[in-house]
Amino acid sequence: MADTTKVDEKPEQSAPSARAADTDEPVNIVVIGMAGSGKTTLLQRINAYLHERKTPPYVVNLDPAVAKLPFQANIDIRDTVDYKQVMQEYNLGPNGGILTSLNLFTTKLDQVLGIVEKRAATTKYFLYDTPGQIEIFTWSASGAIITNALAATYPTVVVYVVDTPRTASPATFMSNMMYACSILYKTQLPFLVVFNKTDVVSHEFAANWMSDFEAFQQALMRSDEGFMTSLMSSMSLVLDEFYSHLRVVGVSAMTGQGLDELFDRIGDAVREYHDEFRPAIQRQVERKRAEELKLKEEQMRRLMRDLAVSEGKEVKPE
Ligand SMILES: Nc1nc2c(ncn2[C@@H]2O[C@H](COP(=O)(O)OP(=O)(O)OP(=O)(O)O)[C@@H](O)[C@H]2O)c(=O)[nH]1
Repeated sequence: MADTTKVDEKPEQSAPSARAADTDEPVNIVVIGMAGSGKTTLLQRINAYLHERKTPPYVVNLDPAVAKLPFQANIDIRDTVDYKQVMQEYNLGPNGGILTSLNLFTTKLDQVLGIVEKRAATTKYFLYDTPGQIEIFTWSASGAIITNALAATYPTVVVYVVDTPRTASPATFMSNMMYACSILYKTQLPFLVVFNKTDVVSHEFAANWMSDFEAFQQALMRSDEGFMTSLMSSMSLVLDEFYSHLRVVGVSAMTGQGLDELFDRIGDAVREYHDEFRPAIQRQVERKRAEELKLKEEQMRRLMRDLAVSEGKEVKPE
């Protein structure tokens, strides 16, 4: 296995520019999506877009199994853990190997946070690419530890990438939205649904289905999904409420179309983080701190009591 004691940081490719003046804090953008939805291509596009605007981002690759990255990540999980060796060493399959590699990397998260902190004065955007096996990141303890730790330090936005051409049928659209819904409630962070590959199929149909319940019902009837139709019809009622909490944007990672709007929506999500999410996160952190303090006081009280007993002093029963 590669050296797992220290997280490698690649040298800067270009001098970092001053951070944009409109906000003081950097923004963490965590890119999540099904395999092949275009996460890595979108990150590459965002990377180029930000470089053009003289605000080069800091890129962290959290996918240990990615064969080739089209850009240089500043921190790459593959420099810390060798996914294939992990599979061999622990006798795991591919998914187990990715999960264990992510767990091993998470033990070094304090180093990543330290680097982010150090870079925060000169970098506006920190981008995180995640494994295509989406559930490994969204439903694992390490995925939660990473997103919670990021959100406790700086504004953090989840960008959920959807493969628009593959979502054009009501059934696949519905299952993708169910997934988005579960990730939103799991991460409890500002959430952006990015319909990618709009150069192939426009995302208008999806935006329409999300804003007009009747339009989705009609598409469902036309699609003739058999017994699934009534199940999906009921589920779409539940999702209607969920859609009202979502920001939606259509992009093409291939052509760069929609990137300005993507950053407008990220700006909205950051404002939402400040207004709603940060106060809740701070309350959670304070609650945890108070619990830890209480536990320490309790342990100290017991220690003092044990000392008194060993010195032969009289102690009252608890
Ligand atoms: N036409 C078109 N193709 C795209 C777009 N974005 C990505 N692709 C293609 O979709 C395929 C998958 O893209 P990736 O960026 O590797 O997707 P990913 O989500 O990172 O994939 P995993 O690493 O397997 O999770 C590649 O062939 C890309 O060229 C887009 O906006 N338009």
